[in-house]
Amino acid sequence: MTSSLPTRPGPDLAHDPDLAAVAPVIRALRERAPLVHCITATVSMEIVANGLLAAGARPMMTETLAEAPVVTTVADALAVNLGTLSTDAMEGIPAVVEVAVRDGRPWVLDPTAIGLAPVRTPLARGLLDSRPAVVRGNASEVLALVGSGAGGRGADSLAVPESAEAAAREVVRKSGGAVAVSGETDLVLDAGRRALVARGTSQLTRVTGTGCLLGALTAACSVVAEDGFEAALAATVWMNVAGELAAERAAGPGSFRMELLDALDAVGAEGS
Ligand SMILES: Nc1ncnc2c1ncn2[C@@H]1O[C@H](COP(=O)(O)OP(=O)(O)O)[C@@H](O)[C@H]1O
Ligand SMILES: Cc1ncsc1CCOP(=O)(O)O
Repeated sequence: MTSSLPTRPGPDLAHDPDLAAVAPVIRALRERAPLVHCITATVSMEIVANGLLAAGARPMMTETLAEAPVVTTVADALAVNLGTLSTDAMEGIPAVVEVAVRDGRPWVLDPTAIGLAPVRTPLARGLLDSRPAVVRGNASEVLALVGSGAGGRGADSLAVPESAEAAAREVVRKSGGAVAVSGETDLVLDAGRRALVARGTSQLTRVTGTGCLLGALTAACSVVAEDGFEAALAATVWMNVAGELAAERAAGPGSFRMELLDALDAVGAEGS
């Protein structure tokens, strides 16, 4: 993909220790530009698509039951977000996931706003059997996934990642993959590893869809990372460092949203 716009300088991959640890994944993603099929909330489609493009991946969205499984056959990874859950998506998601599993493509589950919602909650729990490479959610969502608590306040968490570690471990046991619990300090773990990422900015919670974008970026990273844990850690660090840079440059939530896209591009960009 070519761009005539200059990249504004951002943090160097070598000089920030958190970025340095995930630099190979960031570089490999930009080299590969993976195509990510995203089934995501209508409210977040735009930021997810533009965020993936800014990072160096390529997005593809579908909503239609009859088309979604076909699109998955040509994608490098699948991101499933239950955010606004259309009737088509409700029926189509299991079929789309089945195609990803059949074709050996990594897929990421983002169980947005599960808890009380009567369709998405059992759907998300059932999808753990299809072995997502990563489950990414906020703490309330991860707790609800294993039946602890009634979820958050809409799409927002009422809990902190630290309180969801036991639940995350249970999800790891059920899914066989990694789990990334987002919040002020993100928790990423799988059966053998655990990382805390105390980066980012609360401004990320003032713009809708940043969690959805993190899930989609995790799916993109999972194409080039060794495994789900590496992918989740790389995406989490990338997103949070970009958030910090955007917060330095923004005047409020509107410009933060715009700066976040520039910052996803700027993090570790060639020559920065
Ligand atoms: N208080 C905070 N301080 C720093 N970063 C945060 C904070 N809250 C959320 N984030 C970051 O914002 C992004 C979205 O996370 P979150 O808001 O928890 O997701 P969701 O939108 O699914 O609830 C993540 O990268 C997370 O690390
Ligand atoms: C507002 C809203 N309602 C249903 S999904 C959604 C977006 C949630 O996005 P995020 O949790 O990533 O901010």
